[in-house]
Amino acid sequence: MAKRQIPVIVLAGFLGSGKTTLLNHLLGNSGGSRIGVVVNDFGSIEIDAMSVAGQVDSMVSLGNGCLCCAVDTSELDGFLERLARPSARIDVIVVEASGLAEPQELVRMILASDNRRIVYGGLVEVVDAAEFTGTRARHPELDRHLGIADLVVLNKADRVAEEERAALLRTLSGLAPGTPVVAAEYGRVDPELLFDRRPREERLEAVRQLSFEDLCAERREHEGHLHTAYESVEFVSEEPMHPRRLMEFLDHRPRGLYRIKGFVHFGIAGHRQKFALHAVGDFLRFYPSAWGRAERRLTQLVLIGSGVDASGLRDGLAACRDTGAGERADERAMWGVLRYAQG
Ligand SMILES: Nc1nc2c(ncn2[C@@H]2O[C@H](COP(=O)(O)OP(=O)(O)OP(=O)(O)O)[C@@H](O)[C@H]2O)c(=O)[nH]1
Repeated sequence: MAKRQIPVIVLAGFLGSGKTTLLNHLLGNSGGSRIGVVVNDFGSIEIDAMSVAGQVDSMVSLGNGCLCCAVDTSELDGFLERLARPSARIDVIVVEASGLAEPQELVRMILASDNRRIVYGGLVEVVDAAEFTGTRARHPELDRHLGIADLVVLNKADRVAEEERAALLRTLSGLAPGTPVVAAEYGRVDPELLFDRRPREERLEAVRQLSFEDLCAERREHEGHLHTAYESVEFVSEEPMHPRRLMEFLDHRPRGLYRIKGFVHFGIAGHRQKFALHAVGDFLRFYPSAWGRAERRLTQLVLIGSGVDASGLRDGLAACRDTGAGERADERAMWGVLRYAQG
């Protein structure tokens, strides 16, 4: 009897569009389906992996660098193999791409896998309703990503007015003809929409179209890949951060610094929770939650931007540490942070 194959779904979308949020929604609403996850962080600190850990049946993390540019696909193959082994009892695998990945490359890698237990299950492209128009103007290649998607999620629908949402839905439907486009808030889509999808043959054809030579040339040059224009800066501190200094840093972040994500530790009585920090374009939020029992109180941030001064950013953050020198941070210093806190 032929064994049922496990669909591998690629979850893509530009930096900060809401891929991890959508993935967490799926994990919390899978209706009993067991989901295996592959996460590909752009930076070497695995913020995405840390953001989904604890809720997932089985997860592997491919850190540091864009999976789409791996010349050697054996690492991904190895991970898929692990997740697809019968003892893992996984029903569906989701590969969360980095926000700068080329989904086409990922899809091709999955199609090229000779693992008989898996089958490509489609590409879900997440779009940030508030940022899409600006991002598309800077990166016209996003149109190409939408063109090969099997499901487009217009996320952050809460951040735009109704007319704008309708206009965006029309634009997306034009860019992804024949592909379902759904609006969502916080990635809350019906999991059935993803799990029961089968990629249409003509989209697979569009992905396969490039010849092997094209592919090699493309890889050598990285031409046109989103991530070539971006760099990531990592910052880790054991010392707590000074809230007022950090807010000053964030308020004056350079324009090219599009994305910040990670966790902040403030050493102020009453505010020693773990503050997840997310910046996407002009958007900035802190999300306080409890630290895990064995978790170290650390500040760990990844900053991703284009044309940014990496060492300047690192120095700027280092100067935000509360080392005991200068003005002491007290309760009032938290006010600026709390203005941006949610949940
Ligand atoms: N207002 C609003 N915020 C959202 C929504 N979905 C996600 N966010 C927020 O957007 C930020 C980025 O979300 P993530 O899920 O981390 O985005 P991502 O695509 O995984 O980010 P990268 O992996 O860096 O590309 C977080 O602060 C989320 O809470 C939404 O529908 N509405």
